[in-house]
Amino acid sequence: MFVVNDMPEQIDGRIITELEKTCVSTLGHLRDHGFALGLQPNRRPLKFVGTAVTVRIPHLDSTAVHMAVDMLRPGDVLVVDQSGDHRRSCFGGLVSYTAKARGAVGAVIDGSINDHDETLAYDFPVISRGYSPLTTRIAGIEGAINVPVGIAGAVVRPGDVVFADSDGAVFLSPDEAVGLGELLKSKEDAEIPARDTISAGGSLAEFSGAAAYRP
Ligand SMILES: O=C([O-])CC(=O)C(=O)O
Ligand SMILES: [Mg+2]
Repeated sequence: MFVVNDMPEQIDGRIITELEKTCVSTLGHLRDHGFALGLQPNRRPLKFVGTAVTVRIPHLDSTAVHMAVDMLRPGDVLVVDQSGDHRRSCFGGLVSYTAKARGAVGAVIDGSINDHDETLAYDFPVISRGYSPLTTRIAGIEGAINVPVGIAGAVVRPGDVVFADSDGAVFLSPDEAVGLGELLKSKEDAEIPARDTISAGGSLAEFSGAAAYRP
C-alpha cells in the first residue's frame, strides 16, 4: 500500500538563517536526542538547513522515493527511512539530480547511496550510511511519504527542521528551533576570547569548568 500525505509547511526563513551560522556539534554539547548517529556526509565542508520531507520504504522498493523527489520544493530536505536495510542504495545520480533541480537543499538517507562520482559532480549534499552498488528497485510494493520515520535513532516528522553540517545531522521540531541559532551562536562566540587566553598560556579546563573536578 502507498501513502502520500500532503507536503508539510516549510520552516521559517529566520530559523534557517540563524542555524546556518552555527555548528551542529554545538547543539551536541547541549542535548542527546535527535541526532542521526552513524551517518556520514558525502563531502566536506557541508552545511544545509531545511524542511524534512519524509519517506519510508521497504528494503528494496524505492517507488516512494521517486514519487517524493518529484514533489520536493526549494528549501526541502529528502529524509529516507529504509526500514532498517542499510546495505541497499535508494539514492544515486538521477535521484540527486532531480532533488537538486527541484531546489532541495540536501538529503539524509538511512541507507546507502550510489553513483558516487556523479552525485559529487552535481554538488548535492547527502548524509548517509555510505556507498553501495546494490540498489533498490521500482517494485511497487509499498511506501509512505510524509509520515513519521526513524532515522539512525532519531524520530523525524514531516516539517521538522533538518540541521546538517560536516559532522552530521540533527532533527528538531520547528518549535524547538525558534531562537536556537542565537543560543548556539552565543556559545560559539564565547570560545573566541578563550582562544586568546589559551594562546597566552591560560587553561582549557578553567574555561570549560573541568578544573572544578580536579582532585
Ligand atoms: O534510481 C535509483 O534508485 C538510484 C540511482 O541509481 C539513481 O538515482 O541514479
Ligand atoms: Mg543511477
